[in-house]
Amino acid sequence: MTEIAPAIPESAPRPEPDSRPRILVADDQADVLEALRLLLKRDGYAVLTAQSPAGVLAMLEAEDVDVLLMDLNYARDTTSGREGLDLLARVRQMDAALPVVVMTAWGSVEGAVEAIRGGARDYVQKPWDNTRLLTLLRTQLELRRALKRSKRLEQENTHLRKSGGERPSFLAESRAMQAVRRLVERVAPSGANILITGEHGTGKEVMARWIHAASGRPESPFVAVNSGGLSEGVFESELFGHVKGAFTDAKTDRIGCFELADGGILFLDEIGNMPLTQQAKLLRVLQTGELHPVGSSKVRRVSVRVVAATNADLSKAVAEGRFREDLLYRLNTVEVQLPPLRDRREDIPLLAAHFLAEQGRRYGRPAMRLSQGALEALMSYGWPGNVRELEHAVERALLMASGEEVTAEDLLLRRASREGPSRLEEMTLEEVERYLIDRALTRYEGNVSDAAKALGLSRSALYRRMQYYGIKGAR
Ligand SMILES: Nc1ncnc2c1ncn2[C@@H]1O[C@H](COP(=O)(O)OP(=O)(O)OP(=O)(O)O)[C@@H](O)[C@H]1O
Repeated sequence: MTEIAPAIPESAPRPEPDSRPRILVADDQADVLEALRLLLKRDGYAVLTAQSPAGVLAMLEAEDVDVLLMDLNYARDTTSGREGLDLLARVRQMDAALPVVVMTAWGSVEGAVEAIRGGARDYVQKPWDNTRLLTLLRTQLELRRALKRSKRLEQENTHLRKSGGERPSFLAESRAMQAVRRLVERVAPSGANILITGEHGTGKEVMARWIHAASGRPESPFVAVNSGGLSEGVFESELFGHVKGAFTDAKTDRIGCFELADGGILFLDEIGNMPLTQQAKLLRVLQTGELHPVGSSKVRRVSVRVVAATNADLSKAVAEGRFREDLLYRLNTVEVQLPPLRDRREDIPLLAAHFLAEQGRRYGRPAMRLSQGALEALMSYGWPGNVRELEHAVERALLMASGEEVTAEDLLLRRASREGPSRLEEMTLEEVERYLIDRALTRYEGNVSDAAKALGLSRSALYRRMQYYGIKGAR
């Protein structure tokens, strides 16, 4: 049994965004700002500055900030700290999770106490002690990172659960797959964007996960999203995230798939079904590496490798004005074509044995084997649903088989074959429905909108049924 072994990593040169922690320092005195700027820059911070409360708010609107160090007094010769406390309240309204450290005039402990009550995390008195200031800022940053990390993990977990999570093995022995295998071994470590094409169920997602494993950064994120199945309303929030309050249901901040995949691979499945308006938004992010979460004007920078998949002919879609040519060129730096299963029949015994062993373990029947007749039936069948159909056929056969041997009859292949309509009366209602959906998707090259129209269904109703039958896509 041949399993493609992940290639030796070369390098993955992609521009890394500035990863220094970003601190905003606010004080109305230019010399104080300058002294802090030098100190903090030397300690590894990217330093932003503001000289007034309005300047602080504008900066927070526009920039991503990890920690705010702010003075409490902004009008010369006052030490009440009133403007500072008001500013603190505004900042908390904008971003309650932002750590704020306040600077107070020497001896004004009441101001510091009030600021802590108002939500500041810590305080320093002027003139400050450099070591103490740097230590307490570092503590705040670490806390902030830990909180962010746990939130991110929470969302990653939900995402991985949604998209399968585990990395399946990629079995390939046939001659047709040898060329694919050589190409993928060469390009996986390069960091180049890859477009995987192939009919439904040929293994595009497994291939994408395999590329990730062979990329040289297997511990980096792999985030899968059905990019062709997102409605206009959720597209931006799913890919770019949103901030609390951006729309009625946005109860908390949400990190988008691009940010979740930062430093790793974003797998955009069903890319051929993406509407033109969404293609334009996606292209902009791929060109600039910058995005805005919905409801925020702050720019976030990401470094993401995109692996996209489609069963449609994208050149044809470009010619017909349904797909942007500039986006296609961004995505298909390398194109990997997965042949349909009928063109690589040598892989069938290998795949069938693998699925039988896997399902056997799952159903507590580990000793199951295929009869010679079953193998012949598998080899002569057309496999319009490709490897996924083979997987389902083996699972069903295992459940049908009475002994330890799966027979040709257990496979029920003729009933679900391409000559379907003449055998309609032998099929169950569900088999007919599945068959018609497969046919429509094949006929319209995976275009869900067209297939739905032909079947007399809404797009979302078709997605629901695809999900039910394990025809990949629906979310
Ligand atoms: N070479 C392979 N080795 C092992 N399992 C495979 C292989 N190819 C496909 N599979 C299995 O077949 C099923 C379908 O594969 P996958 O979801 O990757 O196909 P796809 O081309 O992405 O489908 P779709 O076009 O519907 O999105 C999965 O359960 C996968 O694990």
